[in-house]
Amino acid sequence: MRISVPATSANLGPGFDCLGLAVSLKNQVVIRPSKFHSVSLKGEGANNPALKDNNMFISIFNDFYHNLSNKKRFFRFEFFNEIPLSRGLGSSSAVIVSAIASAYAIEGIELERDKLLNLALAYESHPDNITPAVMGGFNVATVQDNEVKYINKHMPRSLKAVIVVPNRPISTQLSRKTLPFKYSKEDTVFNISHSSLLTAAFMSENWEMLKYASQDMVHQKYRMKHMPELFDVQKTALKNGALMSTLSGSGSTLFSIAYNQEANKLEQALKAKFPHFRVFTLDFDNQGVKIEI
Ligand SMILES: Nc1ncnc2c1ncn2[C@@H]1O[C@H](COP(=O)(O)OP(=O)(O)OP(=O)(O)O)[C@@H](O)[C@H]1O
Ligand SMILES: N[C@@H](CCO)C(=O)O
Repeated sequence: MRISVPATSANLGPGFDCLGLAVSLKNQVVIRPSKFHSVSLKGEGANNPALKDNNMFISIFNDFYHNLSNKKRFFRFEFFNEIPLSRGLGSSSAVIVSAIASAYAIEGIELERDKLLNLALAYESHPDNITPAVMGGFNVATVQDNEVKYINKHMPRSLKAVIVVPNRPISTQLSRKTLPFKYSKEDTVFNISHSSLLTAAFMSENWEMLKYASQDMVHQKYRMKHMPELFDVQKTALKNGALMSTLSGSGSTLFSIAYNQEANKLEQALKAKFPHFRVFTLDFDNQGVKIEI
C-alpha cells in the first residue's frame, strides 16, 4: 500500500489558525506486511536518527492499527519524504494524516475524509494544516464542538507557489510561546478584516487583492524577528512579482504566490539574493491525501 500527503502552508498572513492550502511537495510511505518490523527512510529527515528509532508516523499508525485489528502483524515502512521538517510546511500534519489513513487502509476499512480530519484533530488542535493535508486546495477551517468546520476550494493551474526554505528549523510548539498573550482591539480588528478579505479574494479568484489582504498584525512580526532575514525575503518577493508573501505556518519558510508567467523570475531573484536558502517553485495540490492499495 502506498500513501501520499501534500505539504501545506498555514495562516496565509492574517488567517492565524484558520486558513491553509496544499502544495505539490509530498511525503510518501509504502507499507508492506513483513516477518519483522523494519524502516527505511529517504529524503528529508533521512539523516535524523530519531526518525528511525522514535518515529511519530509509526507510533500513531500502531495506536490505530492495534485498536482496529486483533492480529499481531509486522510491517516494513518505506518513507520517501519531500516535506522539510519543522519549516512551517505542515510536516507534522502530513505524518498524522498519513499514519491514521494508512492504519485504516491496511485493515481494509473505509475512512471518509471528514472522519480522518476529525481523528487528526486529536493530534493537532488547530485545523489550518490538517484540513488542506486531507482535502487539498485552499481551506478556511475552524473547530467547533470538537469538529472541524471547513470550506474548501480548488486552486487554479494559472498560479504557482514559490517557497524559500531557510536552513534553520522552527518548532511550532516553541514558536507559539513567543506570541503575545493578549492583543489590542486595533490588531484584532485589523486581522479579522484582512482575513475576511483574503478569504473573499481566494473564493472569487481576485488575485490582485492578495497583496493588501495578506497583511497580518497577530503573529508574523513576532516570529520573523527571530530570523530577521525573513523580512528581506518577503520584501524581495513582493518586489519581484509575488502576489502575496507570508510566513508559512510558524516558519521558517516564506511562502509566495505568483502568476505562472512571473514564477521563474521570482524564483531566480530569490535564489540570487538568498543563495544559502533553498527555493522551490511548486504547483498547488487539489487532491490531498491519496491512497493506492
Ligand atoms: N517525515 C517525518 N517523519 C516522522 N516525524 C516527522 C516527520 N516530519 C515531521 N515529523 C515530526 O514533526 C515535528 C515537526 O513538527 P512542527 O509542528 O514543529 O513543524 P511543521 O509541522 O513542519 O511546521 P508547521 O506546523 O508550522 O507547518 C518533527 O520534530 C518530528 O517530530
Ligand atoms: N496556525 C499554526 C500553524 C502551524 O502549525 C501556527 O501558526 O502556529
